Amino acid sequence: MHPLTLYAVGFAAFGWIVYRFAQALGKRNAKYNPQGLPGPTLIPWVGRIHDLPIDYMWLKFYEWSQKFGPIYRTKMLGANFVIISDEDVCEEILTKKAKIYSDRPQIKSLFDAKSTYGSMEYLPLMGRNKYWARQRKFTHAYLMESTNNRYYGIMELEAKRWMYRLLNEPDNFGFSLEDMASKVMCQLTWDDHTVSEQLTPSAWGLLTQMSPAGPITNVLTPLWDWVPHMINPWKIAERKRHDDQQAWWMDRLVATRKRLEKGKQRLCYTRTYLETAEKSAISGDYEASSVIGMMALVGIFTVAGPLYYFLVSMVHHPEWQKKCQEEVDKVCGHRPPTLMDMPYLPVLRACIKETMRWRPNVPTGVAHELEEDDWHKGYFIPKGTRILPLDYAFLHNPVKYPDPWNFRPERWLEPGWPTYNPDLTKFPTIMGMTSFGWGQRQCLGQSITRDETVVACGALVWAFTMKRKVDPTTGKEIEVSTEKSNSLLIVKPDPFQMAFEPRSEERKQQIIDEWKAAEAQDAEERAEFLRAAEKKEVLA
Ligand code: HEM
Repeated sequence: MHPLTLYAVGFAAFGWIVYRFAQALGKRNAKYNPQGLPGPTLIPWVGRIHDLPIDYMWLKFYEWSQKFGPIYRTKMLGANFVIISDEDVCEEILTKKAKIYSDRPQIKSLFDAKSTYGSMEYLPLMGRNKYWARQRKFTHAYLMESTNNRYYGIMELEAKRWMYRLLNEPDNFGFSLEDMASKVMCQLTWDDHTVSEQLTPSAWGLLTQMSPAGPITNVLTPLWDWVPHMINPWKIAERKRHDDQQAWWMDRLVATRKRLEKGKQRLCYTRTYLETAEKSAISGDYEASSVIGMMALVGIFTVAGPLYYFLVSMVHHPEWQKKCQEEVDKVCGHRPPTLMDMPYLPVLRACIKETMRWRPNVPTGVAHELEEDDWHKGYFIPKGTRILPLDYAFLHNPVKYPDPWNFRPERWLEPGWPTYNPDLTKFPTIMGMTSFGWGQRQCLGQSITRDETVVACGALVWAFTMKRKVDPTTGKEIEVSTEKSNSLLIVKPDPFQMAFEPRSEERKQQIIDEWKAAEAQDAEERAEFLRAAEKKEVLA
């Protein structure tokens, strides 16, 4: 036989074997596949990964939703996915049946992300187990306590620091923006803003590790399982990242305890925990350092996303920027806004909410996992299916949001729009947005996000006119992209350039004065606390 014919026969035989194997696998798995739901054509077991891009994955999911409707199924390397792009369907499934739809899928490239084996580390990624239940309660109580106390003035302080930094180093705005969000969390958790530059990379490390666009092992999962641990580069790298992060969280707890023992620790989450540990359901220092560390971490890139996109929307919509400035000037005059001003700033709130609608920063939503077989309107959804609430689709629904692709803050302010609510002292509010997720797993950081974005964006429009930068060589304005971003689970725009122009010489001086006064007051309060502690020490 001619060698070419031999090759062809061999190739055909191999193809046939692969086909029969896949067919058998498909049949064996039939019971474990969603039934009746529409969706793209699937290759057995492999499913549909060949045309699902890692970058901007939500766009492909959205494209499929236009073809297959508000609820469809797909599969990726053996894992079943159901993608929901309609709020009502999501409500029916993830909220009304939250009891069985609130687990999380295991993230491949993190050890025990679900805490199945009791590692107790990452609350948002935990399965619906006892660690999740007690840590959710703990986190909710701590965040609520600070919301009720207006974050002890931390947000206003950090916003003033940020304005001062923008004045002095405008080109470094990306760093100072993230650092502001980081400092707020560091102050709340450890009363120590100086550790923000360690916290932010730590948050970035975890965010990258957990995202499909992170390590390749999150997509090509067999690489994680099949390469022996000793020589598995992904496991070795993750072990180091994990251990460093844990050690750092524990260092923070130990340092806080040392200060507390000397009576020199001001109020913060860690101090509250240490003082009430016996009454707490948290099992001990390891779990406490993790739940508190995680709280600090989760508050950085989540809030940074809307802040970045607020800059983008203000550059692209100077008319709305002007309206915000007029409103803030009228309400606050020569000082930046505080949380007390919130009811009187509907235009600012509308621009923030519209920013979050227009450029959602968790566009794919966070997956839930189904805990037992279920039927939804005649469709069978098997246990273990991952449900993706596609926020990008909810927020671009043309019925709820006419002209969905454009930035239209008036939809929150003017009668005639489906989203208008006349009580403008309360509405618009970002509370309850689909971006914060669903049912039992809904985000615990809604109030802190609402408050931080109002204080920070309010300070921005009070202090600066935000505009495109002019290229000194060409004399032309440098474009700010509205599209380019990374593709992590929590997205942010790709680095860009823009200008922050103080609104007047007088305002420039006010930015400086506001920060200097706030800094001096903070230093004095800290010194006074230490003096009082030392006095007590001498007396004791
Ligand atoms: C724009 C800002 C934010 C967005 C868009 C956002 C979005 C989300 C989403 C989509 C989830 C998952 C919901 C689900 O599974 O259905 C979530 C969970 C969570 N968020 Fe946020 N978040 C934001 C800010 C924050 C902040 C500032 C904090 C705390 C400081 C926070 C703390 C949490 C926690 C602890 C969970 C886990 C809840 C659980 O698994 O039970 N979030 N968030």
